[in-house]
Amino acid sequence: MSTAGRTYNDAIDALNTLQTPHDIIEQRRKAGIRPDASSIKEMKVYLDRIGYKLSDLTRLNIVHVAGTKGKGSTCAFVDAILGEHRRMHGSPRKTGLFISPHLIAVRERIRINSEPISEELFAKYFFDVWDRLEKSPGAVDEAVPQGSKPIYARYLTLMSWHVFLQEGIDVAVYETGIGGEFDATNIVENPVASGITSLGIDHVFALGDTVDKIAWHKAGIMKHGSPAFTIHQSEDAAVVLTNRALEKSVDLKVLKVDPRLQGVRVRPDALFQKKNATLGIALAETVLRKLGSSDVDGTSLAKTFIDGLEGVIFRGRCEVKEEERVIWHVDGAHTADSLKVAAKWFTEEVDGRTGPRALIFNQQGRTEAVDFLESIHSAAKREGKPTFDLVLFCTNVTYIKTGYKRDFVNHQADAREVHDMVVQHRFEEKWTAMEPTAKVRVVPTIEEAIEQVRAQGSGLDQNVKVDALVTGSLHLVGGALGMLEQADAL
Ligand SMILES: Nc1ncnc2c1ncn2[C@@H]1O[C@H](COP(=O)(O)OP(=O)(O)OP(=O)(O)O)[C@@H](O)[C@H]1O
Ligand SMILES: [Mg+2]
Ligand SMILES: [Mg+2]
Repeated sequence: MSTAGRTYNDAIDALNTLQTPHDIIEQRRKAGIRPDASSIKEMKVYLDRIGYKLSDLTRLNIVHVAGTKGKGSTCAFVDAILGEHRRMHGSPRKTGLFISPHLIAVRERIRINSEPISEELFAKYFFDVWDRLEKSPGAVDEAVPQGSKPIYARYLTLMSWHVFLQEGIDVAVYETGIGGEFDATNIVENPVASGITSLGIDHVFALGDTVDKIAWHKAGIMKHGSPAFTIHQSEDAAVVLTNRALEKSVDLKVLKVDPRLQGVRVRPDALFQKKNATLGIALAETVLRKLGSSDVDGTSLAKTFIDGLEGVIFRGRCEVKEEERVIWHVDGAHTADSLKVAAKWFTEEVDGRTGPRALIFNQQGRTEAVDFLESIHSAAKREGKPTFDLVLFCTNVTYIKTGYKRDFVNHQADAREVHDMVVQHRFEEKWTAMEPTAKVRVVPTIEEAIEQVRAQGSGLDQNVKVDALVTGSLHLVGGALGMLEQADAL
């Protein structure tokens, strides 16, 4: 890999070489190779090779969040509260946020004071890490060959520590990638607090096919000596969390929806978001108490908290964008539970409106995704009318002419399947089986799907607009938002 150029685009090209190719993923799957403790060992070796000790991470005052759904949202709440506190009281001076996935640009995953780091800063730190790994003599370690690099998500995790330590971050909020126990973020030994969001079924191959197996992984982020928080979970998940907390002698608090949220305008106004906000409050309180803030008295919510919770902007989640002929409802839900939530949100938003409805859906990687359509269908169903007047299944390929935007190149998907739109035809079949008269189309790119919805709107009366729901994948949602806004990063 030539890294002669040192621009942001060069960094993204180099980063994309660290994606595990589709055929290797398949081989590993067939061989039953699942994440295990070796990833943690490997990350510790890499941290050492780029010049840091594990204890350096303690300086970052890390808030660590795992869960099946609501991780990013919970992290965003914590980050927003800390941001308000900084504006009002000057502390923490600088906050870091590490989240995944990205919507438009990879650099959205590493944020300072809530903003994605700049292309310049990303490129600089990306190649610092690259060079350090190449040049490090490294200890002779067969599992981690000299000069090697961690895979994509792990590389970004490693790089985030370098960024945050170099930039003098006071508090860093970390979202786990997959699971918890063996996730790259989990080398952190002394988080200020850990939070576990709603547990459900996802990443079945890596984590297991039942909620209790999944809970075991997520519980792996709880650390002895650090407080941990979660919200009300299903019985089987709760048992595992409680037992793991006991094993680790962790004081795990199970929170009811915070009564202080009464009157606080959390968006969307839905139970799941109040649970995320509840967790966000508890995590922010723990950090701010450690920093000696006077805004944490436990009785009422300080203005910094309310402003943070109300002002948080979390792109690609329950977003409404209105243009001349179309009202876009955009949500990156991609599990059965969260799609139910998203479809219900859409239905409530458009309640009483008479314009045509359109759905743009894709979910490339999850084999169970065909069944997700049932969640959407049952939540959005209408009496005497089609659920959606136009149903479009597209791939996550961004543009008609130029294909993927660089930040979306995906070697992990089966290129043949994408080309032949195999899953999209499966979705078409499923939707048609549920609703034989529906107008369903399969289109190769996000751009074409957007064009078709706009075309649907162009013939309408002045005061009528198409209500479109775009959902099923954050890649799809990111691509769509990027196109609707012509933005570089969100
Ligand atoms: N607590 C929750 N329970 C169920 N669904 C939720 C919850 N929080 C958020 N969602 C839904 O899931 C979508 C994604 O939320 P978010 O990005 O916060 O989750 P995440 O855990 O970071 O997901 P990912 O695994 O993609 O990183 C939201 O748009 C919303 O529809
Ligand atoms: Mg996930
Ligand atoms: Mg996320």
